[in-house]
Amino acid sequence: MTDPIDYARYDRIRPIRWTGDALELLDQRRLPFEVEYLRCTSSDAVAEAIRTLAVRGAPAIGIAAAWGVVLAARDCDAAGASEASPRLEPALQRLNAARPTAVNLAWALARMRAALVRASAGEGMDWRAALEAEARAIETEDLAANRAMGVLGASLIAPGSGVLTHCNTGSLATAGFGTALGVIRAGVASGDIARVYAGETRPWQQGARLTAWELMQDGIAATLIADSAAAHLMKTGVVQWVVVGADRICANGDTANKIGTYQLAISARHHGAKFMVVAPSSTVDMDTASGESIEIEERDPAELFAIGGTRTVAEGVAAWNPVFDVTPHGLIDAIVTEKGIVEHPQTASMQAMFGR
Ligand SMILES: CSC[C@@H](O)[C@@H](O)C(=O)COP(=O)(O)O
Repeated sequence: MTDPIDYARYDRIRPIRWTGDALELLDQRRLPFEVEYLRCTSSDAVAEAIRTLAVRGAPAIGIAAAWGVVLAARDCDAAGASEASPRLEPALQRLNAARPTAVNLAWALARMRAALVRASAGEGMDWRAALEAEARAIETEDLAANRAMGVLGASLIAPGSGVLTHCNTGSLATAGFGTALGVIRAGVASGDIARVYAGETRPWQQGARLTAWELMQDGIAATLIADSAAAHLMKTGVVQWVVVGADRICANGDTANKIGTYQLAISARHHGAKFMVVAPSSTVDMDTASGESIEIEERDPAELFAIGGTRTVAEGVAAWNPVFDVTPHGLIDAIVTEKGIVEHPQTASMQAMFGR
């Protein structure tokens, strides 16, 4: 398969920077009007950045947590890896507890634990260097996965198609290039995608504040819609694919993603549009049988009470703020990972691709 993409174009946005002694995170709470990096020098500062959405998006929080372990290692007084392991565990637990839904967080921490185990087996190995190498590998592999998925996902999209995406799945949410947004970038580069629509993604506005900004940087023409305009848009026939990311994909293909994804899948099916989930295999959780068992994060209802810091809701109003939902596998036409495409996912086809 030829790869027509000039990736350097998309390297301008770097959400995560390791400086050698600190982790710098492009503070997504301040975008699009302020491009400021938050400097974290401890694992607890990284956990707090994840909890407060300074860094967000499933792959990005996994990568940030891995670098958080590197910072914890610097503060850990231990002669070797086996001594360090129990001492680092509380910091790993605090990183893991920062957000519950995206499996990439636990996945990245499991990789860091495994790197420590390998270092303890290797005579005289510098365990801190081993952790740093693992964090770097997690980041590098994510970028490579995104580029592979971009080309794979775009191959499903017929020339002249319109796509609708949700939340932010671009460079900001990953090591670079993006998952669903990577497919859109690849599909625009190949000339197959003719129209791009982005939902604003209430209440945190990842679509309006982040995706629209990323696409502007790329020079990709996109149209922002209110989330509540999606069904009406699909009815007009301009959307052939809804393309979204994922926070956790279960063994049967059920997929947790940003709140509002499920209603897009229902609407796509009703209007004859296809529905594509794009995520690295680090988002696939074959240990969770179905979406019933996914913990859905609920955030402070205050996120619903204000827009841009200005209160818009009367005092005393109650609100419910789940920030993810689960799309049942029956509504998904394709799951795209760097390992390949699973069409019409169900347990058998997921097992064939991901094992177990
Ligand atoms: C490549 S990012 C995929 C998902 O993590 C994304 O769609 C999403 O739901 C992000 O939620 P967020 O709450 O902004 O971290």
